[in-house]
Amino acid sequence: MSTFRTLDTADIKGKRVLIRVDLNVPMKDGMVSDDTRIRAILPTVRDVSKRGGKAILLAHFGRPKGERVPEMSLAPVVPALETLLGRPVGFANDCIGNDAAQAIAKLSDGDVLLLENTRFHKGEEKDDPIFTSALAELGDVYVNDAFSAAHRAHSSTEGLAHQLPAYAGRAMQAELEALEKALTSPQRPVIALVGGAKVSSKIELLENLVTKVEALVIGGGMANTFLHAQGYPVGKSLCEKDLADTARRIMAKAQESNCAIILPVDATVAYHFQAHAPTQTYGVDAIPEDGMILDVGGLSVERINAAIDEAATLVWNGPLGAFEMEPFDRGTVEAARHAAKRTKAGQLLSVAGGGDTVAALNHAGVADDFSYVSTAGGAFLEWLEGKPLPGVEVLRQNG
Ligand SMILES: Nc1ncnc2c1ncn2[C@@H]1O[C@H](COP(=O)(O)OP(=O)(O)O)[C@@H](O)[C@H]1O
Ligand SMILES: O=C(OP(=O)(O)O)[C@H](O)COP(=O)(O)O
Repeated sequence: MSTFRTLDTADIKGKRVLIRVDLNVPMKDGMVSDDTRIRAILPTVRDVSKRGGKAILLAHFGRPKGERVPEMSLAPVVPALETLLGRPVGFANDCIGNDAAQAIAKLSDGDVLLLENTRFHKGEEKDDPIFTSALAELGDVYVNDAFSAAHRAHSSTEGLAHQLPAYAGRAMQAELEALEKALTSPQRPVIALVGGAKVSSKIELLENLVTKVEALVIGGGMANTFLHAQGYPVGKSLCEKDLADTARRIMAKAQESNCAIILPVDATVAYHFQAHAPTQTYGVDAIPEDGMILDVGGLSVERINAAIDEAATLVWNGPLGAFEMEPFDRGTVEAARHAAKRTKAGQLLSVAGGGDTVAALNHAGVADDFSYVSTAGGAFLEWLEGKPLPGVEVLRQNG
């Protein structure tokens, strides 16, 4: 980490410190349902506050695409932040302009303020210099503590580092150090498990990943696109059919690279996207037209666990099913517990990451049994591919 400017060298006292954090946390009924990402940023926020800085938190929530979507406000995160931090946290209704400037003007040294979702502005995701300047006006120092958003070259994750003195926060530093230690030269065979719902933003990186691992298990919503690409029916399941060619290209690349692709052979299907909906298990060649694949089936879990048994190192991003709703948590919970058992027995090094993946491991009660749990999903996979992460590269001293 010596190549990064860290918080240790930052001039904090009396300064307005813009801290980019990741508060894209799982929510249920308007409340934070997994606070791992909030816990991760506490050391940085406390450090800034204790050293007499004004801690001004910048974050995104969801993908509002530049619109002010009320359901994607960060306001509901404030109570969880206050409880974990053990002090009041102010909130401004916008991340730039008068609302933000006035809230910041009222801060005393050591206070903490959260600004509204940066993605309510179109400039954020475009890394627009004008939007970046509007953010930069609000601060004297910039700290990036959002490793899990560092694969995005956005104003608040990358642009600001060009306009203000920039530093890596404690969580950013810890994540990079831990991943380097665990995975720079992993013991082989390496198996990757990729699931979840962010198909379009993660599918491309699988093409590179299959050249780095001996086996790739594909589950969750991601698997449906691959099943469709192989000609299987997927009914009303989450599936990005326009990515079928990409899926086929990845499977061909995997074959060339001697990477085994393990897809579900059966699935738990429901007709309503809700907890305790009646379910039936089907082979993947017999998914009904009006059914939705919401979890991998029992045979698939057996195959996944057998593949984990063959591995020395496991990397995992993305739940294998819609784990937030019972019984669609079964595949994820069983595979997670199996990986945890092997890790505890010293037979596996297991690294998992992603906002929902961490929530799923917590739900399975095994997050502490994994070798390392990262807050990052997509960023973790891109780091694993060896891709430079814009939010990290811009912090390099000589970069
Ligand atoms: N078969 C499926 N159908 C619909 N949603 C799914 C399915 N499998 C997994 N998911 C959803 O994927 C989401 C997590 O995906 P993603 O954001 O990619 O993971 P992470 O946050 O860990 O990187 C969860 O909300 C889960 O319900
Ligand atoms: O939740 C996140 O990533 P993840 O789902 O890959 O863990 C980050 O907040 C990045 O969000 P994005 O994928 O909408 O840019």
